[in-house]
Amino acid sequence: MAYRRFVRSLFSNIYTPNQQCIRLVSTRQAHELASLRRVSLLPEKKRLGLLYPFSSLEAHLSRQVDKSRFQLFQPDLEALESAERLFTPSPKHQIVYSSSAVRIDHMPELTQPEVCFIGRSNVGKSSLIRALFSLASEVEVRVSKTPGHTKKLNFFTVGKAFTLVDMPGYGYRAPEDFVDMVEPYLQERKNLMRTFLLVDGGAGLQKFDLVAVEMCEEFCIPYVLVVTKIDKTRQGALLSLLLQIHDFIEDKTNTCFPQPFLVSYCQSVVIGVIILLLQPIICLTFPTDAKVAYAMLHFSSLPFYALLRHPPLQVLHSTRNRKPPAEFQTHLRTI
Ligand SMILES: Nc1nc2c(ncn2[C@@H]2O[C@H](COP(=O)(O)OP(=O)(O)OP(=O)(O)O)[C@@H](O)[C@H]2O)c(=O)[nH]1
Ligand SMILES: [Mg+2]
Repeated sequence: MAYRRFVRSLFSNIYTPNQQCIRLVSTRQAHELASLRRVSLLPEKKRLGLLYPFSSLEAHLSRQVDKSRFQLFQPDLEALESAERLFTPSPKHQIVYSSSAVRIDHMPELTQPEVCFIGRSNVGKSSLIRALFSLASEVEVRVSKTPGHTKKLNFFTVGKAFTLVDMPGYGYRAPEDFVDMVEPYLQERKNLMRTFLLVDGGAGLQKFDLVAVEMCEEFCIPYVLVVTKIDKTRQGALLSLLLQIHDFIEDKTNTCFPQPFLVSYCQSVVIGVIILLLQPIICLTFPTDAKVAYAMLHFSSLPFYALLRHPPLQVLHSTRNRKPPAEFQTHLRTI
């Protein structure tokens, strides 16, 4: 494909081995509001602000905008807590770093579903995974303010439920072999159930992101756009970015989930939103329509303005064109 050559030209020679040493900022510090229990103790206004930050965006919406396009989802604390349990380690549910790989034939052969995080270097992939592991403080996920820090695919197992994969970033200081590493993974990894494509809230969709979108589309991967660093982005700018992304998803994509997600590593909402987002991976692997409908409802119960035009099941058909291997279904029934 012509665009593949374009990708190679974008990614080649971006990183050279002689570059200066990357300073690690790897000290493990869980945010004080990482756990929902702590959040639930806050005064109501603060608690709601943390759990449902997107409701405040409404104030920035022009009167001319048709609000019927938006839906505000407010999952209750119970739903968020059940999601949080997935990321709470215990002797029977261990959350650990498992391995790293640079080539597809070095990657661990895992049967559990996999979720990966891709995006430009420095967009906040590792930070997001670190935030997800806030309650598993022994898991070290390295982040750095220097772009291009993550050089390999890093696999983290979350009990028997699924594996999270932190990817190297594309764009500035991307590893030289980025395409050879990431493209076969996205194309061939059979247990890859969902891909999160992170976009910097301050920068918006960049040309590299469009290439990544194109790759996901070509490989028919169900993916979700996640806007990061929202704490650094003015609310008005964020809202216009959301509207732009909403239109982009609708006009230019087929396998992208129609609602972008907003996250910041320093808000507990990361935990609520993303964990809840991961839960349907388990539900969705059940084959029956009823389960599928339930999963989509669950999927939709998220604390943000879902820029959603399609009814859930229609969304499902357009995004779920990948069936999990049969062995997952047996395994997942027991979770
Ligand atoms: N303010 C703010 N900074 C963030 C957020 N997420 C990440 N950062 C910062 O952005 C920088 C890059 O974060 P990483 O998580 O290492 O980014 P990455 O996408 O893994 O980068 P590569 O490994 O180079 O591809 C770090 O300095 C983080 O502290 C966020 O939500 N808000
Ligand atoms: Mg990283």
